[in-house]
Amino acid sequence: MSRETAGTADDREPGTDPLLRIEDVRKSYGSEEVLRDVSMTVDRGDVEVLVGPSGSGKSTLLQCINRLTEVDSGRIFLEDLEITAPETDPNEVRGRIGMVFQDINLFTHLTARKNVTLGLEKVRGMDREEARLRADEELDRVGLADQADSYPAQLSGGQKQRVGIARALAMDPELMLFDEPTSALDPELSNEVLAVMEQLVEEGMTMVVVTHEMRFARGGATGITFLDEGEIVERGPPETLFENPDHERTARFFESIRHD
Ligand SMILES: Nc1ncnc2c1ncn2[C@@H]1O[C@H](COP(=O)(O)OP(=O)(O)OP(=O)(O)O)[C@@H](O)[C@H]1O
Repeated sequence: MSRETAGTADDREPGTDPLLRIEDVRKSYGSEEVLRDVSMTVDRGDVEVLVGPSGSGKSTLLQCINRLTEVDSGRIFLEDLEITAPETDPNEVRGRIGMVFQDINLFTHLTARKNVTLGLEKVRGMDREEARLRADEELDRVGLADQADSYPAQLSGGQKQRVGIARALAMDPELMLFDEPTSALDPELSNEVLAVMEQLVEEGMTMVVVTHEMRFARGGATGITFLDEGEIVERGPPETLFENPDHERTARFFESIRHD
């Protein structure tokens, strides 16, 4: 997929249609500084891929965006909602931002459809029938219309992850966060999850994605951010970061993963 099909970002000046703004975020666990002054803006329709060595702070940054972790300082905004403000309800944040994790945390005693309707009924207060219709639409969107009545144990890892994506999409999020959604899957099953993510890119979904799948990053991303030791070392279009990075650290990182 070319960047042209990845949304309208190329036609706009960067920063003209910001959806997510991260300002000077710092986070430590004990004496370990995990995020050091991280600032970035993601425009509507953009697909930002976060890469970096293990422990560089990628997951922590996603967790701060979704208020699963509190920042020590700095601010994060989704449009005009200050995510990091103490008075902001984390449930409002999670209602507007969908998240897909590496661990596929479906309820094992519920069917695929029920896993999707649960949030719609409990959080959105939808009635059963409306939630069911909505869930079936989203399961269809991820190619699982025929598995709505299956239980997680009857599904492959890739199918379970797609139910997780359908569950997040059902809440009609403005932003989707993906934290290594394919790293627990075999290559074949990864591909079916990546295909769904690529379809979301084409639909214009704004996404922040932590992934080791450089094929997705090259094809789907509008921007790549390279984090190392909690700092943004470099950020730019995929072709620049992959082929002609400004920083030696970035070049070394991409070189190292080429030999994985
Ligand atoms: N809840 C926590 N308590 C203590 N330390 C944590 C916690 N979460 C993360 N860390 C530490 O913060 C650092 C950054 O972790 P993080 O998971 O954000 O990195 P990452 O770039 O996503 O790594 P990976 O690619 O291995 O998932 C690591 O040293 C990790 O051990």
